[in-house]
Amino acid sequence: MSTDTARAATTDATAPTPVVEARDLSVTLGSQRILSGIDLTVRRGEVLALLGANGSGKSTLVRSLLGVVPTSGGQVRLFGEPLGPSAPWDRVGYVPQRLPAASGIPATALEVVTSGLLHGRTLRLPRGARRRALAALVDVGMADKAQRRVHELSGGQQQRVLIARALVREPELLVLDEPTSGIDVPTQSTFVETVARLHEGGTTVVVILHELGPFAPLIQRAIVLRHGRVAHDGPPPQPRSDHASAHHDHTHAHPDPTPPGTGPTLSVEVTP
Ligand SMILES: Nc1ncnc2c1ncn2[C@@H]1O[C@H](COP(=O)(O)OP(=O)(O)OP(=O)(O)O)[C@@H](O)[C@H]1O
Repeated sequence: MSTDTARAATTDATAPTPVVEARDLSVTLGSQRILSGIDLTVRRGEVLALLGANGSGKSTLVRSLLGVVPTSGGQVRLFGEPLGPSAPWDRVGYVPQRLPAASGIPATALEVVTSGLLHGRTLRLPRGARRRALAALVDVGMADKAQRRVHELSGGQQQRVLIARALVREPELLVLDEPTSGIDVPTQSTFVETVARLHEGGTTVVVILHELGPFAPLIQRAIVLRHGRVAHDGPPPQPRSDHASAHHDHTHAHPDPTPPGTGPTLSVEVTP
C-alpha cells in the first residue's frame, strides 16, 4: 500500500459515518430507468436541497434512499447501515410529497402527529407524547386544529399535520419532499424557522424544492438532478431575475421530458 493510500485509509477510518451514502445507485420503475449512477454522501448537520425539473427524479431519489422504492443497482447506507430492517428508522423523519392515505384516516390531527412517536413494533408511546405532539402542531400553526379529523382538513392543512408528525420524532435526519407547496406564506416562515432550529440542534436535512424560497438562508449545498443523474453538486445555484428569458434558472418546476442525447440541451443553470 502506498503512503498516500495508507493515509487516505486512515482518514476514512476516523471520519464520522455519513448520514446518507449512496454509491452508483440506479432505479428502474416498470421498464423505465429513472436514476442512473447516483453517488451521494450527506454528512451530519448538512442541509441539502435537491433541485431539478419536473420528472428529473428527485422524489424517486429520496424514496430509494429511504427504501420506499426498490433500487436496481448500487448501494445505500443510512447512518452506516444498509437499508433493511436493521436500518435505524427511528432516527429518520420523512414527509412525503403527498399521502393519499391521510385523506381517509378518521384519526384526529393530534392522533396522527402522536403516531410519529411510535417506533418499530412497539405500540407504547413515550412519556410526554401528547405534550410533544401538541408542540409540533404549534410549530406548523395547527394547534387550534388538534382535535379535528384529518380527512376534514384542507390539503395544505393535512400537509402541515404530516410535517408535524415528522418533527415530533426530533429526527437526526429529516427528509422533506416539497414541504412548502400548498402551504400559505406565514406558515412557511414558521415551518422554516422550526427546521432552522432543528438544524441548529444537529439535525441533518434533505429537502426537495422547486424554488429555494424561504429555505434559501438555510441551504448550504444543492444537488441538481437532470434526467435521473446528478448535474450539479455544490453551492446552491443563484436564481436569476430574468425568469421570462430562455436562459433563466431552470432548477424549478419545468418538465424534464427529453432523454439525454435525443434533443436540445436543457437549460439547467448552475451558477454557484
Ligand atoms: N411508480 C412509478 N412507476 C413508473 N414510473 C414512475 C413511478 N414513479 C415515478 N415515475 C417516473 O419517474 C420519473 C421521475 O419522477 P419523480 O417523481 O421522481 O420526479 P420529480 O423530479 O420528483 O418530479 P416533480 O418535480 O414533478 O415532483 C418520472 O418520469 C415519473 O413518471
